[in-house]
Amino acid sequence: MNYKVVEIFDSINGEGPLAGRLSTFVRFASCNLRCHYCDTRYAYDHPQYTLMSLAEILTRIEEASLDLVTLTGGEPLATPHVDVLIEKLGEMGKHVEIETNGSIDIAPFHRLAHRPSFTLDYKLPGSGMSAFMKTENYQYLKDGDIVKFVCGAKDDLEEALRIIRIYHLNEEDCYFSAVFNQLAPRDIVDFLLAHKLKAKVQLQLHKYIWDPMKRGV
Ligand SMILES: C[S@@+](CC[C@H](N)C(=O)[O-])C[C@H]1O[C@@H](n2cnc3c(N)ncnc32)[C@H](O)[C@@H]1O
Ligand SMILES: Nc1nc2[nH]cc(C(=O)O)c2c(=O)[nH]1
Ligand code: SF4
Ligand SMILES: [Mg+2]
Repeated sequence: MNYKVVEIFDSINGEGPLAGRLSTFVRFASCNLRCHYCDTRYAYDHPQYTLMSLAEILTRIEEASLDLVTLTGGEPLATPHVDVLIEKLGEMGKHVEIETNGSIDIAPFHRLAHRPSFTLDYKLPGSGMSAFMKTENYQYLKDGDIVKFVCGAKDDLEEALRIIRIYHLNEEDCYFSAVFNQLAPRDIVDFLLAHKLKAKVQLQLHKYIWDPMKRGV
């Protein structure tokens, strides 16, 4: 059982409910979507990856001695045997967090003995990928999971609000992020104020700490 791993690195989590916390990141190759704004094309566009066994990944994570592990990509839930890795990490006492694009059924992962937490994207019109969203996933959301809306323009903000309303999403578990260098974070704040929304603004911390193009941070 081998996994296509583009990079493994230790950093602070720049996004999501655990932003600011140290985590070991595992970035898998390949993605089933092609978001217009994607900042991680190197994970699926002629990707350079290492084939790693389960044992090799676990050893690398164990060596880091961090309690949090973030599985990302590419699309981690499209990675063969990722469920096996999630269970093993759970057995090791790790908190596993999944960054997923919203197009993959999370039910099989929700039912694992060691259920991970999910940052579930809803891909807005600016991404070009809205048609692939599986909104059935919302029935499986639990405490600690969030829905993330990456907004590239004011139309995206309006659409995010519409989605929150029609699927009765808990506002406090919804994060609004800006497509980096495209939508001003201030516009998100103004939007939240205008609608008195309890959603949270989310900036990608690592892009402020390091060069925004830098990989492996
Ligand atoms: C690179 S994706 C990998 C995980 C998964 N494929 C997904 O889309 O959730 C990780 C996160 O980065 C976000 N992201 C990608 N490009 C971005 C950009 N240019 N600005 C802000 N966020 C971005 C995605 O929306 C997603 O929430
Ligand atoms: N520091 C850091 N935090 C992150 N949180 C989610 C990331 C991702 O690319 O999925 C990411 C990333 O690439 N770097
Ligand atoms: S789903 Fe995630 S990795 Fe795939 S293209 Fe969109 S942002 Fe990039
Ligand atoms: Mg990233």
